[in-house]
Amino acid sequence: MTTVALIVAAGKGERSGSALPKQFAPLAGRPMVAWSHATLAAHSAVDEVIVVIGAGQEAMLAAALPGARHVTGGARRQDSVRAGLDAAAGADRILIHDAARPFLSPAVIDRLLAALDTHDGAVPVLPVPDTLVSQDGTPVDRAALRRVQTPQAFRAPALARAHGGWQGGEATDDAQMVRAAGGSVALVEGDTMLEKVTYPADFAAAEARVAMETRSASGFDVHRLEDGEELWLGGVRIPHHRGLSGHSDADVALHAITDAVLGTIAAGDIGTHFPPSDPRWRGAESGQFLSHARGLVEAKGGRVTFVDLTLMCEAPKIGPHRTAMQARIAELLGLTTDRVSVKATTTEKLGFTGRGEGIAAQAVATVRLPAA
Ligand SMILES: Nc1ccn([C@@H]2O[C@H](COP(=O)(O)OP(=O)(O)OP(=O)(O)O)[C@@H](O)[C@H]2O)c(=O)n1
Ligand SMILES: C[C@](O)(CO)[C@H](O)COP(=O)(O)O
Repeated sequence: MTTVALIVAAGKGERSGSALPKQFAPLAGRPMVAWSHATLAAHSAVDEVIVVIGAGQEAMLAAALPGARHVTGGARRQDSVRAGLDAAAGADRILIHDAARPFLSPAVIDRLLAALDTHDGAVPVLPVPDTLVSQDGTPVDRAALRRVQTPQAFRAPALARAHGGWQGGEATDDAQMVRAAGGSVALVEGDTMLEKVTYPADFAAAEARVAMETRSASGFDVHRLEDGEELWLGGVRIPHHRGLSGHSDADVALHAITDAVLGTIAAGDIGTHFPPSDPRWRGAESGQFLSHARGLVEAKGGRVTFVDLTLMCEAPKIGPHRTAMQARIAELLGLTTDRVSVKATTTEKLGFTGRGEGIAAQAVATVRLPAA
């Protein structure tokens, strides 16, 4: 029994007001179409996923889902489904899903496929919670109505017959075509997570449905103070008679923050990404290390929300430079300055920092990430 999932993603998303067609727009940091693609591709009963895109949307799909199998759709949703069906020839069961419904659960797929044991098709539905009236204000019995979602599951021969023999005009879903061709379609329990993203406000509502987790991690670094070096701390050049030495600009503060940010996603440390053996990083401005770490968090749909830095040194005094450091770190992380804490302490003349041999920095970074 071969089961192919079609994701129809060939629309223009005109009602969404999104700059990109909505199916490729980021939702919690991930292109919308990638959310349901991941669920379908991971489902044990689904053998293949084919994405139906619009002509000219190839580059957007490649960026969203590198290597995903795709075909080109048509002007109407049913034309896009038809193109997908041609590509899925030979399948026994077909699932048809809107890319515009990102949050698909495996449980819905299970319910739909189970219903195909006894029916030609199956659709997920939800009751209507609001009072309904017609245009003239006449009440409509909501108890008799259901809202229809996707995916919709079909026995492939029944679906092919329905599309082939369809005489009607625009069909808003495939189940109505199968019913018109005499097929039986089961209604299974839908899912409020499956709401379609159609209008601008739906993006915010969808983002709010993504479960987020908060993570914190620490970073620590030390560099030696030497004559003849510039002193960079927190991305700010500080006038001092000595500076920190290292392979890069030796900004111990940005290095500690970078390690803290990398720690929140268990992505190793600064040396993993920028090895001291690599000549490209000789004298490098450390802001780029922090920007890279921020980018890795954002690629996972997360964002850095707070940073707390403590510098340990006898001199220079950090107080006069605190505001400038806060501003630069905030800029690098895309934060407001009230989300960047810069503190300093001496070590009471004890140890290497107390003797002025070096500066140590310790940082804690907090991020918000979509929960796995
Ligand atoms: N010619 C079309 C039209 C729509 N769709 C897909 O069908 C799903 C449901 O359509 P809808 O939400 O109406 O999307 P759009 O047609 O893109 O939206 P709009 O009408 O606002 O342009 C979406 O995943 C959309 O990409 C499609 O594959 N081919
Ligand atoms: C298929 C569908 O998602 C079922 O509710 C819906 O009809 C498609 O939306 P459209 O706006 O009519 O394309």
